[in-house]
Amino acid sequence: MMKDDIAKVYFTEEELQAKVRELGRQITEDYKDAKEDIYCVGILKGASVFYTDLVRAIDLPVRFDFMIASSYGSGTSTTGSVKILKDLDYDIEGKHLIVIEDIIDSGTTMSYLLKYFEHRKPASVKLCALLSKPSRRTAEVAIDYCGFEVPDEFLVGYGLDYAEIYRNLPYIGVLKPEVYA
Ligand SMILES: O=P(O)(O)OC[C@H]1O[C@H](OP(=O)(O)OP(=O)(O)O)[C@H](O)[C@@H]1O
Ligand code: HPA
Ligand SMILES: [Mg+2]
Repeated sequence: MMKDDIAKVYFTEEELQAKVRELGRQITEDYKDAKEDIYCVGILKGASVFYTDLVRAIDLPVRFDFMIASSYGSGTSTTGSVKILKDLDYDIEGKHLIVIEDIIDSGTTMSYLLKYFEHRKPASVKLCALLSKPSRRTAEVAIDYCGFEVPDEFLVGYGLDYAEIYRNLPYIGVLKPEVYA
């Protein structure tokens, strides 16, 4: 079973779902009087699981869009260069963007994407990240809605992968060392 590969559970399914509801409530409150369209932009693939839960906790007429960005290759450390493999479908000029990410680690991916979005002249951009690893930051990123701060450990589950697996775990944990061997 997949659980056999996990050394420690960091956040249970219940803890994650409670946090998602809290973030959804906060976003709903903050945008309830917005005049312009609201676009929820998910950064695939890591944000996929968090995204689909979070949008259902937002009680407003939001639109969906996705980007595919990748900086990690298949391992556990960033390559430092961000590739956009799929761009936004919509013109976001004059729209409110809520960028939804699973984790801000070194900040490489998001600092690049936030600059990219700003060039497209949205009405506003806010970032909602489930996890943040502040001790690893090399590029500064302001997180408007942050679920949890986490220490410098490689996490899997709830969208986060190791070599493309473990994304479908409903909780977040750390792998046993022998899994990397
Ligand atoms: O702050 P950083 O150091 O840039 O790391 C965070 C990014 O790395 C992971 O994505 P990855 O590039 O591995 O692709 P994935 O979302 O498909 O897993 C994660 O989903 C974030 O997007
Ligand atoms: O801790 C992590 N786990 C999985 N993917 C990641 N991408 C950046 N940090 C992480
Ligand atoms: Mg990602």
